[in-house]
Amino acid sequence: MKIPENSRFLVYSLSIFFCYFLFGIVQEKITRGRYGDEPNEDGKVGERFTYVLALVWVQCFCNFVFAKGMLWAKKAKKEDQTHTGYYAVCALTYLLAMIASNMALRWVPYPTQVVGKSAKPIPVMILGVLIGRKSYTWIRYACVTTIVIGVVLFMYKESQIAHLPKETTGLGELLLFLSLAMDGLTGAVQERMRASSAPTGQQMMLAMNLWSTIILSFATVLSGEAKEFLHFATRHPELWGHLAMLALCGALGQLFIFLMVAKFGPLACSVVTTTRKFFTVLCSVVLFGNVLIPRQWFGAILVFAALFFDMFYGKGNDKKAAAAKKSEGDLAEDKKKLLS
Ligand SMILES: Nc1ncnc2c1ncn2[C@@H]1O[C@H](COP(=O)(O)OP(=O)(O)O)[C@@H](O)[C@H]1O
Repeated sequence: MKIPENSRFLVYSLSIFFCYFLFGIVQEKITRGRYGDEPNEDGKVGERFTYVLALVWVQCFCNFVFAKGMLWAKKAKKEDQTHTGYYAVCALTYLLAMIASNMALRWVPYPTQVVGKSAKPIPVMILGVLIGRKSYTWIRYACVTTIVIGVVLFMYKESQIAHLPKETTGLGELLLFLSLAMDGLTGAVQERMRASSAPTGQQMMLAMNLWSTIILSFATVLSGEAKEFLHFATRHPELWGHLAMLALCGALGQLFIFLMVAKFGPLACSVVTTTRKFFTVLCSVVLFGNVLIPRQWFGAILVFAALFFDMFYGKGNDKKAAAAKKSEGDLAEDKKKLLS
C-alpha cells in the first residue's frame, strides 16, 4: 500500500517525538541518577554514571544490530551503492557534533545548550547549499530562519541563566558552534548521498552506525573508558536494564530519523527535531498551567506561522529552485559545448 507523502511525514514526525520523549526520560535516569547505596564524597548516596563515550558506543552498536535485523527481515530493493567515504565522514561529523555538545555542558548551562542547538536547521541549510549542492527558495530560507528565531525566543530562560556563575571563557559557546558546524556537515554529506545513490533509511542507519561503532571502539578502549564502564556495570547490574530501554527507544527513534532523512532530507529532519523540543516545552506549559511571558507568546506564534506557511508554500518551490538551478547548469554546459 502506498502511503501519501503528507501522512508519511506526519507518522515519521510523531514517531520521532514519541521515541525521543521516552529516550530523554531514560537518558536522564542514567546520567543524572545514582547507582548503589554507598555513601559518596559529596555526602550523597550512590555513584553517578559518567561514561559518555561508552554510552554512545552502546547506542551505536545497538542501532547497528537493529538496522541489520530490519534489513534481514525485509531486504532493500537495491544494494546500497553509496561511497564508503561518505559514510565514514558522516559518522565522524555526527559523533563530533554529539561529543562537542556534551562537552559544552561543562562550560554552559543545560538551557543554553538546548537553545544553542535549536539553531541546527541554519547550518544544515547553509552547508546543504554550499557543500551538499542543494538549492532552496527564499520562502524556505525565510520560514526555516523564522522557526529557529521563534524556538529560541520561546525556549530562552533568563532566570535560569542569571543564577549561574559568570565565568565566560567562551569555550562552551565555541564548542556549541563547533557542534552546529558538524551537524551542518553531517546534513550536507547526507544530501550528497541522497543525490548520488539514494540509500534507504535502513541502509543509511546500518552503515553510519557501523562506522560510528568502529570509531568509538578505538576511542573508548584507548581512553580506558571501556574498562571503567564494564567495572561500573558489574558493580551495578541494574544499569543493563536501563541501557536496554535506552537502546530500544534510541534505535526506534533513529530509524524514523533516517527514514525522514532519506525521504525528506536532513533539513526537514532538523526542523522536526528542533520543533520537537519546542512542542515538549509547550506541552509541559499546557499540562502544568505555567504562564507564558509575551516574548514566549511571540516566539510560539512565529513557529506556528512559519510551519504553516512552509507547509503550503515551501515544498513545491524547492523543486522549482532545483529545476532553475539545473537549467542554469544545462545552459552553461550548452554554452561550453558551443564555444569548444
Ligand atoms: N541528520 C541526522 N543524521 C543522523 N542522526 C541524526 C540526524 N539528526 C538527528 N540525528 C540523531 O537524532 C538525535 C536527536 O537529535 P536532536 O533532537 O536534534 O538532538 P541534538 O540537539 O542532540 O542534536 C541526535 O542525537 C542524533 O543521534
